[in-house]
Amino acid sequence: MTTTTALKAEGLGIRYGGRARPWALRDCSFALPAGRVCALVGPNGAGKSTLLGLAAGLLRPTEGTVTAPPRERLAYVAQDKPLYARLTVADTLRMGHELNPGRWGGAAAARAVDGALPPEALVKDLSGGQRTRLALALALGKRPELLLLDEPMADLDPLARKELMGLLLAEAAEHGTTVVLSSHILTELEGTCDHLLLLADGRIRLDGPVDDLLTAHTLLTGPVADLAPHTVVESRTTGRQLTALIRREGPVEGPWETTAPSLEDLLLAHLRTSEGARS
Ligand SMILES: Nc1ncnc2c1ncn2[C@@H]1O[C@H](COP(=O)(O)OP(=O)(O)OP(=O)(O)O)[C@@H](O)[C@H]1O
Repeated sequence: MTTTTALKAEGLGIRYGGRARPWALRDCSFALPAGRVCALVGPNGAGKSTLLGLAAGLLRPTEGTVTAPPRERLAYVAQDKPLYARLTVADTLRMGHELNPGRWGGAAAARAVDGALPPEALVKDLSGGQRTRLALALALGKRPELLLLDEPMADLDPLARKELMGLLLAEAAEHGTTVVLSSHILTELEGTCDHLLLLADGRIRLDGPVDDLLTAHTLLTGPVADLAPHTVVESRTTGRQLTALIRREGPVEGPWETTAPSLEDLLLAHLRTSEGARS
């Protein structure tokens, strides 16, 4: 792995429970440059949690390899947020400090919980969203090189989401942390993530810097016609009118009105296409 690659997969695949089972992830190859904030997107069951579990070293691949920083330089916030139920908030952070001597980012961890969680509250008495906040505080306090977050914002209220996302991005920018963040909330990824991995049916459908992917695609409307040599990601026709998202091969020449897609346009079109391919 070069110094500028934070996470790399080569021909990565896994089937849970042996040969008779279907592939949960297959033929997955990518190299995520260090310092990126990467959105991991895909329909339910696409393989996002599986990929994060493999990257965190919690799952063993059936084929291929995944290269990530060692466990002490990586933090993983899983969907179920495992924490010690009988510890208080303050004890949990103290434990984080003790487990990460010389590296603990106490200020960031404190910022995630201060004013929101009483230090003496027991973990078992916290709500789902409060537990998420504490798990994020622990992950930020660890000052990891690679931060893997599995739908971290799903059970947070909108204000907490905004606040913690802001804190996360500020910390990542300050320390050059690479973040991989799975999410179904597409609007939230716009302006947050600079890299994209889209999975469908256990395979990578899109991979690259968000700006490059957006630049490579065009939304067009106009008369129905053959769009070759461009690749049509998704198209709809209403009467004689065509609306399509294309991946361009050279300039778009024709009577169409073209606009740049938003990240949400791009993701929705690719998600609908992979959904269609499945049914
Ligand atoms: N522990 C497991 N045992 C067997 N199969 C599993 C296990 N975990 C996941 N799978 C299967 O692997 C595939 C990928 O699941 P995964 O949880 O990685 O998807 P996901 O993209 O994270 O989905 P979601 O958006 O619903 O969280 C699915 O077909 C799922 O049924």
